[in-house]
Amino acid sequence: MSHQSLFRDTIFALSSGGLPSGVAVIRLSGPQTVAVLASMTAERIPPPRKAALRELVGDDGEPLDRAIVINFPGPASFTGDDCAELHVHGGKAVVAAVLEHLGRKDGLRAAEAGEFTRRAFLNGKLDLTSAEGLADLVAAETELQRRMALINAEGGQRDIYDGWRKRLLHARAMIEAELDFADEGDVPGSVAAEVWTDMSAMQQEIANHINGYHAAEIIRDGYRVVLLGAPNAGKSSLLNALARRDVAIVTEIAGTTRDLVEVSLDLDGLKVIVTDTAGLRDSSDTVERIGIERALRAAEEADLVLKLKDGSPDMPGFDLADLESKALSVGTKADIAPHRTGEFHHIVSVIDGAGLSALIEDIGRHAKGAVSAASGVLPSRLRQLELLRSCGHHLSLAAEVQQELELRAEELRLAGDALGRITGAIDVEDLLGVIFSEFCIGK
Ligand SMILES: Nc1nc2c(c(=O)[nH]1)N(C=O)[C@@H](CNc1ccc(C(=O)N[C@@H](CCC(=O)O)C(=O)O)cc1)CN2
Ligand SMILES: Nc1nc2c(ncn2[C@@H]2O[C@H](COP(=O)(O)OP(=O)(O)OP(=O)(O)O)[C@@H](O)[C@H]2O)c(=O)[nH]1
Repeated sequence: MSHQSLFRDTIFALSSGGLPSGVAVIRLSGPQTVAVLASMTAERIPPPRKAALRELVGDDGEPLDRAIVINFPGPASFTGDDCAELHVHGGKAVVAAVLEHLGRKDGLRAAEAGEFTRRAFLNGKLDLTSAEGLADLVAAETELQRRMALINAEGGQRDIYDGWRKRLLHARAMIEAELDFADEGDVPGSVAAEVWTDMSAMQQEIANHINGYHAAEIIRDGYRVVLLGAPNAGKSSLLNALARRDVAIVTEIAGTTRDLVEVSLDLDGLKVIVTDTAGLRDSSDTVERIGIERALRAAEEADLVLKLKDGSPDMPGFDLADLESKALSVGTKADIAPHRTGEFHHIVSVIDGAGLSALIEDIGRHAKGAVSAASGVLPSRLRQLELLRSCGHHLSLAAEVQQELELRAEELRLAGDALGRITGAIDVEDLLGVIFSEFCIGK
């Protein structure tokens, strides 16, 4: 082996998805990889990084499958350790037989969730934000999620945070120099003054970057739309029409929906979550009252509220004034209710489909509007946001402690450490369990 592995165990996992499938990819990483390949391929091991067809055999020489085999000797591999891939026929029994065979070998064990990527991180193959980007890329369901995740997986965030860290290091070096000059009674203050100009520019850049978090949250977790209205206003019917399937129960009985019912839509590449809620009314029923509280809380947290109303009189007793700035009024049951145009933003019927596509378009427009202000690389996780805030906080402290250069330098160091924690350049051992556990097995 041309390099030393940090890890004694050789790990393996099915890295492709559900079975059966046309082809299934089993990945291995660790010091035993080459020995395993030698024992399983009757013929010679394929040359590095070249796919080759090989018969795979068990210990008794019995064939397991005919497979495409790739050998990736470390360090030029995904994890940085010796790796291999077995592309076998994607049958359940085929995969089971190969995994069972691997599991019986000394020094081999099934990989934990995210363990390949964790090893890649610990071997310095990628930074923490790239690893998080990879997790998001594998989880991505919509076009915008895919784009954001790919940028981060390729080091978009890392480049920005490393850039800021370099500027902080430079600033500290300048301050050290100024302190040394001060000892000699000769203070070229103008040199260090440039530092503070740059630091305050950077503070602004970080503040702008932080402002993009909300947009990233919407892209990642979805734009939240909540349907509100009196019982029987037609909320569940509208939800089903938007989802194009029967998700929520629809009856003519007022008070049918008790809990929140969510559907996820893909509007133009953006994930939109629409939530059906319990109808708002004075109720003595405990379950219904809890449902109504949940409805109001969901509306408070929503990005957009659709207030539904059929032809019946106004719902009493609920002050929705606080929601007004993010609400659209929707007149429902247009086929039977004589709504006046001008009274509502939208008038719809789920019976004849009137107004539905205009409503969907408008929801899409609002969702796009919520993310369009943000562009470029965004902070995509709470973990990152908190460390960015900490960085900004120390920068502003550095600006405040006017005369005392040592204190200012110390605040700049703390600001840089916060950035280093985002990329994993420093002190993150305690975070790794949380970060990598959200990965799939085999990643
Ligand atoms: N079959 C297969 N497809 C795959 C992956 C994989 O591991 N196997 N990937 C897994 O995520 C993604 C591709 N990402 C990869 C990233 C790095 C390396 C790798 O071997 N890197 C080495 C050598 C680079 C080179 O020769 O250019 C290195 O970084 O040193 C492989 C795949 C998507 N498709
Ligand atoms: N004619 C007509 N009837 C509708 C329309 N939308 C809903 N309805 C009917 O109105 C009744 C109530 O509809 P739901 O969708 O269950 O109303 P809801 O607001 O979810 O009611 P709760 O769960 O009680 O809060 C049902 O009988 C539906 O068939 C519509 O566009 N046109």
